Amino acid sequence: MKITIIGTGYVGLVTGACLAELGNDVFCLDVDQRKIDLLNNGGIPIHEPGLEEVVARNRAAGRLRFSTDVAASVEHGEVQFIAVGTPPDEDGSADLQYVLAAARNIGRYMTGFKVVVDKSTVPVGTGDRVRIALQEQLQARGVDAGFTVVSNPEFLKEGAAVEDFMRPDRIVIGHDSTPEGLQAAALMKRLYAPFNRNHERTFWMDVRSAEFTKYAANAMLATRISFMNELANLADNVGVDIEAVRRGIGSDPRIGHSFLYAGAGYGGSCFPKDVQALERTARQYEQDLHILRAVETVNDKQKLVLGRKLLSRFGAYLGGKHFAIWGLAFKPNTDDMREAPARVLIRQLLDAGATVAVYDPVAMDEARRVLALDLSAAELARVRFASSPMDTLDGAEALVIVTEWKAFRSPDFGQIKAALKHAVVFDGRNLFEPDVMAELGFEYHGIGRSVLTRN
Ligand SMILES: NC(=O)c1ccc[n+]([C@@H]2O[C@H](COP(=O)([O-])OP(=O)(O)OC[C@H]3O[C@@H](n4cnc5c(N)ncnc54)[C@H](O)[C@@H]3O)[C@@H](O)[C@H]2O)c1
Ligand SMILES: O=c1ccn([C@@H]2O[C@H](COP(=O)(O)OP(=O)(O)O[C@H]3O[C@H](CO)[C@@H](O)[C@H](O)[C@H]3O)[C@@H](O)[C@H]2O)c(=O)[nH]1
Repeated sequence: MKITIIGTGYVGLVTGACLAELGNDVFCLDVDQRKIDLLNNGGIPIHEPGLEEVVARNRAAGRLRFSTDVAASVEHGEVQFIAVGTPPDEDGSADLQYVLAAARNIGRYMTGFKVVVDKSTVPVGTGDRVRIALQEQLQARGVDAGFTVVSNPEFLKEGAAVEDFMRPDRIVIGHDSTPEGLQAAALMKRLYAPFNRNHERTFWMDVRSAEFTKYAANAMLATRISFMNELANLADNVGVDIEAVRRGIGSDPRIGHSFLYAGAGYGGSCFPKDVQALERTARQYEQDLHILRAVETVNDKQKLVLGRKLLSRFGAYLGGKHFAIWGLAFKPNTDDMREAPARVLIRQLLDAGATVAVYDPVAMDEARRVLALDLSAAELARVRFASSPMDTLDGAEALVIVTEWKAFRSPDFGQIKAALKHAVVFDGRNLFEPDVMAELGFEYHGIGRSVLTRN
């Protein structure tokens, strides 16, 4: 099938590469010339396990192309996926300017029937707005070409994007029941057949319900995390181990084990913005989503918890004190630092007068970029970008872990102890067991695990 993907970011690039892997002829469009040049030179703009190989293989086979040529991209695909960003607007609602620009571009150049698939995360009603934006262009050109708008939200996770796309636990498709809508549904069925031959994982619905399903999923997952984070903070006060509680409740199949990990707060490009956007949608209908408002507030506070623990241990003024930070990306296996809790922690420590040495297995370049935006030159001068986890430790008052990279799970504790000024570990992801850390002679501060120390 001839497919065009508009927007070659996390979702667009993964969708394009994976659909090409199944034999489709894929044209990826982006407005970012540098990104397209990089891809055409064999580079990959993001860190995503397994992606480089899939892209290289399919480029070499001639099934995957990258370009900034809008006219050629519209001409190419009978299916046009819109996978551009939908960042938060100033009021928290989803900014649809890129989605609507993509729709207008299709209307500006199309000559025959197109299935326009919205893969970006967009508020209920966006399908109608895409249809109108596209229709206006066709009318202005006096062209009578058929099209239909389908909603096919994406549920992949960063760091596991290729795996999630190739083995989806669900495929949600929203379409209307016009002849064009039914024709599009048949096409989508064919496109996704390799993922689930009997379509047992495909959920068919109307466009608005599909749009809403995406927000409902992210809102539910974010709610679980904030719920556990709030309980973890109480656990700290009452001397309870939240990890034991997590295992205890997760074994109930009605609750399940996933997304119950207390930590440094959720980050990334999706949960923070999607929770906000859903709240904003509700407000447009004069409805208050009380639970989601609390989810957001709890998360904003949770990002401060690690820093607060440090301040309460070492004092409100940290001038002359140095700290080691492991993990900068918002989660492991990605270099994405959008809404990363590490950014909040670094700001807190610098505001209190400290210096920091930071390390992340893949996000160092991205950290240099975003911290240069977050911090003044004088503040940035108090951040040292280390070359390895151990390189952060010399003379530090404590080690602070913010992201649960696998490489941090079994470190050489003897070396850590020898390099640190004090044997103190703040573990924002509960990687270690408090009693083991105590036996090793560390003062250990987890999230919701009470303080255990033999020092
Ligand atoms: N990142 C994720 O894990 C994830 C997962 C599921 C859904 N989503 C949703 O998918 C959408 C895309 O997210 P992302 O993380 O891939 O974004 P991204 O910022 O990584 O990529 C978006 C790309 O679109 C390009 N673009 C913008 N306007 C364009 C236009 N008119 N024509 C062509 N290209 C254009 C940008 O240059 C950029 O490369 C968002 O709505 C997001 O909420 C993201
Ligand atoms: O038990 C948990 C699970 C996750 N997190 C944090 O939650 C954030 C989001 O993690 P994750 O969901 O794994 O990553 P994303 O790539 O943001 O993926 C989410 O957002 C995507 C974009 O909408 C959706 O497609 C995915 O289904 C959804 O999981 C990260 O900061 C994690 O550290 C926790 O704190 N505790």
